[in-house]
Amino acid sequence: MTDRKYLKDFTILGPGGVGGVLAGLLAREAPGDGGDGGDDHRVRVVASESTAQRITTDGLRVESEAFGDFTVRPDARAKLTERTDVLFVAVKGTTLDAALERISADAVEDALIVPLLNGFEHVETLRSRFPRAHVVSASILVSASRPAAGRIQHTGPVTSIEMAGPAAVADRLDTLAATLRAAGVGVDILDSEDGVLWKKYSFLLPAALVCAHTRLPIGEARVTHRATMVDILREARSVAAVRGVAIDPDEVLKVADSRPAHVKPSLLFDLENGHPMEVDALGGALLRAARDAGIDTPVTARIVADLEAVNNARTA
Ligand SMILES: NC(=O)C1=CN([C@@H]2O[C@H](COP(=O)(O)OP(=O)(O)OC[C@H]3O[C@@H](n4cnc5c(N)ncnc54)[C@H](OP(=O)(O)O)[C@@H]3O)[C@@H](O)[C@H]2O)C=CC1
Ligand SMILES: CC(C)(CO)C(=O)C(=O)O
Repeated sequence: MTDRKYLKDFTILGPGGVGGVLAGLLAREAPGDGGDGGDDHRVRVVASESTAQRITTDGLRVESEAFGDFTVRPDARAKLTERTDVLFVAVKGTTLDAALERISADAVEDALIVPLLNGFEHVETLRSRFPRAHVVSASILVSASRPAAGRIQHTGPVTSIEMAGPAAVADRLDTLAATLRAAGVGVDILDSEDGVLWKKYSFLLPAALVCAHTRLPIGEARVTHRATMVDILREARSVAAVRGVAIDPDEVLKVADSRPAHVKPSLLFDLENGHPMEVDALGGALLRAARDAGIDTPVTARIVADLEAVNNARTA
């Protein structure tokens, strides 16, 4: 088996808001803007045919308040068939299954897979699909969007990742963290995989559902619809408890209160821009886990139904 302790080859599936910032920062540190490897690391993106073509022709442009504006030229392609050391998965939950068709199981044999999606069900999806890879749990705090293929806007000062994985890949996670930090990304490695996922999810679920439902940014939603956010948070806490994850609502509300007032969760951003919303990966996932545990989640269920109706009306 290849020694992947020294990680050299990075692939980002989905160079959109999140994946584009990450690919841009990593490629900026690589020789030839990510294209040629050498003694250092190599960065490639896997995207739809048209996006891969666009990035090949024009490069990947990142416009960032924190890192400045820059263009990199990572290898861009529509399929991954050669082996990689790390695969970041940065597509939306709505397109995960289709996007994974682009990744050959042999290419990620013994690789680290780091999914950056919001939600939690995708970790199991990836583990069943790629049993010979090491899928870790991760979450990213960033605010980014993709106004056009290959053009990424990054707002605000923060880009940080929390990760946790099995002991067998602890060294590799440390090596990955060092590479990411060198590229400008904050990294914390935590002890618990569920802890990483639910720390982000317990904040994001109430914030995203309430902001999208009311069409308000977080600053207004957390004041005018605080009771609904707290109801959803309590429902999420009950489900998390069954999985052995403790959520402290006061701590989560502190996180929600600390986010800049203008922040719009990507669910609201997608609603406003006519894109499919990740309602199922966020709210639907809680309803499924609650049903399995025999827990009532009426407030989440009502808001998920309303938002799914919007999603369905768009695709009808
Ligand atoms: N945006 C944010 O600030 C944050 C988002 N997140 C989470 O990160 C995840 C990604 O979100 P975000 O970056 O906003 O999403 P975007 O829509 O900006 O980017 C998704 C990318 O996936 C690509 N894609 C879609 N379908 C396929 C496919 N079939 N094959 C290959 N590539 C595909 C898109 O390609 P194309 O360019 O061709 O359309 C796009 O580049 C979500 O789960 C989100 O909740 C987490 C924290 C913050
Ligand atoms: C709220 C935000 C922007 C924080 O990173 C986020 O994670 C999302 O909307 O997906």
